[in-house]
Amino acid sequence: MMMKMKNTKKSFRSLSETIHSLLGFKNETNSTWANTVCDIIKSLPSTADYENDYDDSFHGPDHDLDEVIISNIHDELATLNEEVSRLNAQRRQLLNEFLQMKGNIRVFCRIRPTVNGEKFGHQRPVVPVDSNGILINFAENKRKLYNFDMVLHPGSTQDEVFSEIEPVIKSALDGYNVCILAYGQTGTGKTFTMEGNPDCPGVVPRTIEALFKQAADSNHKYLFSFSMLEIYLGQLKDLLIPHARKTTDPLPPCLTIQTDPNGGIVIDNLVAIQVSNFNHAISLYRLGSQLRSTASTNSNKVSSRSHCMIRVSMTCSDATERRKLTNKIWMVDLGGSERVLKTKAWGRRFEEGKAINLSLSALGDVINALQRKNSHIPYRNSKLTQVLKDSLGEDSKTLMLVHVSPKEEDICETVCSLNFALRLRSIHLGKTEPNETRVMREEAMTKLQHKMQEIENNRNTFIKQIKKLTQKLDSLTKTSTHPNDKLDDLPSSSSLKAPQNPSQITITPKSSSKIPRFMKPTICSTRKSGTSNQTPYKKNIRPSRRKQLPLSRAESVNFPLKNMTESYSGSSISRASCLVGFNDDELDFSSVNESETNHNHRVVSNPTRLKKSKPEEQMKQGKSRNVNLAGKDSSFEYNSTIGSVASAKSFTGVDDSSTDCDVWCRIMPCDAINDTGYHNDDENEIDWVVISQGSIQLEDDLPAKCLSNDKIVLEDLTNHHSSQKCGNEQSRGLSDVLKEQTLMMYNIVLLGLGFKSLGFHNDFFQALLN
Ligand SMILES: Nc1ncnc2c1ncn2[C@@H]1O[C@H](COP(=O)(O)OP(=O)(O)OP(=O)(O)O)[C@@H](O)[C@H]1O
Repeated sequence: MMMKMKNTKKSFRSLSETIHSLLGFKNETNSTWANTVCDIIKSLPSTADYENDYDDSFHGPDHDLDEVIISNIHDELATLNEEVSRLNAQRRQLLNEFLQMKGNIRVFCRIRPTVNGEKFGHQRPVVPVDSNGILINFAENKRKLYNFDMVLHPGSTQDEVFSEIEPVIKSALDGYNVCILAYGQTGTGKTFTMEGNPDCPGVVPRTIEALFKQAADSNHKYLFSFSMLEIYLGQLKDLLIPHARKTTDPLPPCLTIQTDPNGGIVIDNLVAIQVSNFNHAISLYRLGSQLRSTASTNSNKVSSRSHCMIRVSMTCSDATERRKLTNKIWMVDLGGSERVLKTKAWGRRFEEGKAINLSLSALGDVINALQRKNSHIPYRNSKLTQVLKDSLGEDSKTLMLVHVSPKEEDICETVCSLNFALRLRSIHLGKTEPNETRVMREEAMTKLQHKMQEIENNRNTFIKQIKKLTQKLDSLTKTSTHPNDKLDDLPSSSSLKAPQNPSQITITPKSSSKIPRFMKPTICSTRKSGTSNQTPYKKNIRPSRRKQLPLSRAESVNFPLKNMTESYSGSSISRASCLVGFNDDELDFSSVNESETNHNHRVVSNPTRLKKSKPEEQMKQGKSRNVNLAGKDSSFEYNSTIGSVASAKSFTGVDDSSTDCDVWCRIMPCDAINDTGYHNDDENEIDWVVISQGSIQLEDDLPAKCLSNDKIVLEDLTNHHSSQKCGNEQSRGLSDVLKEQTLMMYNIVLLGLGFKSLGFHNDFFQALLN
């Protein structure tokens, strides 16, 4: 029947060619008739159209229907995505207006409740008046009212604090640099506000959670990285790598503050770990908190003796409307301001208090200069202001939480803190804001808030529809077409992709592991031929049978890195800059964004989980390993998540300028570490890391030698020498060398014979040697 239809259509189309043969067949079939009929036929749809129609009907109604549905879904998705992008832009604009009205710099004041049976004093010295005002009673008849964007009374909860902070998190996702500072006298609750406790989590965990949640709800894909440092006695210290405990321990690399060509601040050598979810980030935060400098003082049992700074950087390359491609949010728990005479601090505590006060005073000066719109802003007067340079002021959002004590005896410090905060607040509002202006501003802000809410609701509805349609499309096409998928094309995201199997780590072989080791190309030949790019493969991690390590702790391995290009390939770590992907089950390296380039070297470390877990579990999940590195002149021990790697100039006992530093290095399962964290050499089962010129090799039961290090590549050698034990590492190394030498000699002889057969004689070889 179909065939018949097709034939009918064909003969019908060919009628125009044969029509003239009918002329004279009947009286009315004259040339005018023939021309008219031809014209009618020509005006009909083309043959191709017919054939398409025919083909469609031939493939059956179901197929046809699916095609139509899929194409409709695609159209709908495109429209919805456009709509979401439009709403995003609108919301972003409104939020920006809202925050402009609120002030790019906002100041909240939080009054600490009385704790541990404290008394106020004679009269209540600090009284919250309303949501904006705080009254200070100096004496019977002497009072002063301070106004802030928000006053959080002593009974305020962490929820209330965070609800005020939430809008700036949206700004961070919109590409603005954000800075949240907790300021105040020592013991007034800064750490409580920022960190909180397990029952009442503070700003840091809530902000990180909100960042991940809001990023997931958006129709963009973000890459987050986490860093944590402290400024102790005027020096920057990375909190994600261990501090040296003994004088022989290698010093962590020096953190230096640089400005990139766009005026952004870059901290050289600061560990930046890519985090893919809240749990990753929070485990790093806990880890960093453990390394903070704290001490007991007269004012506070656990007093922070430094400024603790948490940085979450985010990159989103598919949202062109974002302010910056990469931006950051700083959360800073400032050291407590203190009157050294009052706290009776001496020695080290005195030095710490002095350093804190100096940098806080520098922060005050910067704020003053910003307020006065001075041409010179004294950022360089302290490390704190240098680090925050691009996150304070006009094009960023700053939130200061000033903390005050409820006690009468602290009234001087309270007034100092409030005056300091007022200076900050007046940057955006001017000294006094008339009441009517304030009311009008607040009304406008409420309207904006309603509009934003409306947009948010519409946006959420569209996003739900997109998700539904995507699922439908998936079931129809069996492929994922979620809008976020297109973001996997990002260079950075693709290189940070997680392996599927938790028990595997992505490592890159330097050459085929099937050929004997002595036949592998040497480092030099690899470099010369430029064949150092490797293809990734996976290595199963053998579950450990040893005793459990009591508590994992983070340390880093430092490898001196030679000067090298900033290019990055596969899983090699460029000295210039790199990030480490830190997932539950993987190790992955990636090049970092442009703003982080031009560094001498970077440090990479994968700190371990803090919670105790069975070693078998850890190994199964590929989570934890311990590394023991022994340098020529000294050794240090490393205990960290699988694949933790770091680069540093200061590797103990190794001359960084030498190309042949002699470093033996090995990785072993974490439970081979005894309670003191040191490696037990008698153990038979040891996983080794081989670091040879520019490469690391990861394998079971294989001794290792580190020669040089301009690139580090993880390499599997599971198939080789698996029966070797740690005791024969020297002899094995020797046999390798002998094999290589023999092969080389053999090649030279062959070459010589070849030359000879070509007619070159002794005089040629003599000339060559001369
Ligand atoms: N809002 C609050 N609710 C309950 N307890 C609080 C609150 N604020 C502070 N505290 C308690 O007060 C004590 C001191 O707080 P915290 O250590 O956070 O002060 P700090 O300002 O960080 O001090 P420092 O500058 O010396 O580090 C802690 O025991 C803390 O639990």
